[in-house]
Amino acid sequence: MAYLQDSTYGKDNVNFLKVKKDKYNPQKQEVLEATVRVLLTGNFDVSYTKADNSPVVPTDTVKNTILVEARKTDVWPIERFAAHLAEHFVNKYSHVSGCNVLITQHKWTKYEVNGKLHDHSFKKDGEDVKITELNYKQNGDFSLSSTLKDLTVLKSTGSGFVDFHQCDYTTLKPTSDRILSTDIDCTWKFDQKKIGSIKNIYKLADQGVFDKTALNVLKVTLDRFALENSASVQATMYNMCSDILDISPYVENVSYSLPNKHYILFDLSWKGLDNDNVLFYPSPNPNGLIKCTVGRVPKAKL
Ligand SMILES: O=c1[nH]c(=O)c2[nH]c(=O)[nH]c2[nH]1
Repeated sequence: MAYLQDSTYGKDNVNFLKVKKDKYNPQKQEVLEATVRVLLTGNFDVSYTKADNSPVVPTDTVKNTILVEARKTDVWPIERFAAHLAEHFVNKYSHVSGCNVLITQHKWTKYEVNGKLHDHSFKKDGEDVKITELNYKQNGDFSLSSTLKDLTVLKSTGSGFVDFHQCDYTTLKPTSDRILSTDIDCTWKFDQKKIGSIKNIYKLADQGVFDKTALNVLKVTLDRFALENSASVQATMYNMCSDILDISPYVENVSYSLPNKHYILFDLSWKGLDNDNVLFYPSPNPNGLIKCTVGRVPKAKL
């Protein structure tokens, strides 16, 4: 006999763009373009097992809610809007016991005209996105993490890979000067104990904690990538995590997942030419994939 082990449902890919007008100069604006997913858990078993739709809040209603609430409430930063949506669904429907909210913020950056940032014109200056994911339960438990994703970086020197394990399957030559390139995918998990209740997410949003943490992650990632003479993707990503933890008190742990996008030195010796580390060919497949999560060493009890 079969039984329902697990289930969740909701709406994915709900897109909106919200404009924020300056109180004193409505021509001066900010925009937030987002893609939202909301998944509900709760007392919905009969909809799967008995074809009984009576408890089902239609996914169309979920979509409407996301858009209506985006109009009615502050959506900056996305961690605040995630908390608002999660509370809404869990508080409004007594049979909803949990809500998972995933919001992706797309990049729009103001640009300069006549030496000054224009009030309401933006350019897409990269494919990188900021993502937040909140899991909220009726009993008040939550987990909150945010992500910087799809920021592609490359350095043309200042990276090597030597002294690695050798065996009869090894062909890779050690190098102290190579191209290093990756698509940054970094997730920082907030410490629920430090945040306290979900209500404090609004307070921390007002204090700028979420924006500041995202800026810390971006700055550390770009600075470390540029400034460190990288011994390996592993060593550099660990140092990035450690720097982020040092300056981000509300963060419990940091994870990176980084493809090593290989650029192979082209052997020109057969043509009687030296290469001098200037001519590489991109070799997108296969790629290395290196992941780690770095947390804080627990403080010793006295
Ligand atoms: O930084 C690196 N880490 C590896 O684990 C690895 N493996 C490899 O072939 N090249 C690299 N580079």
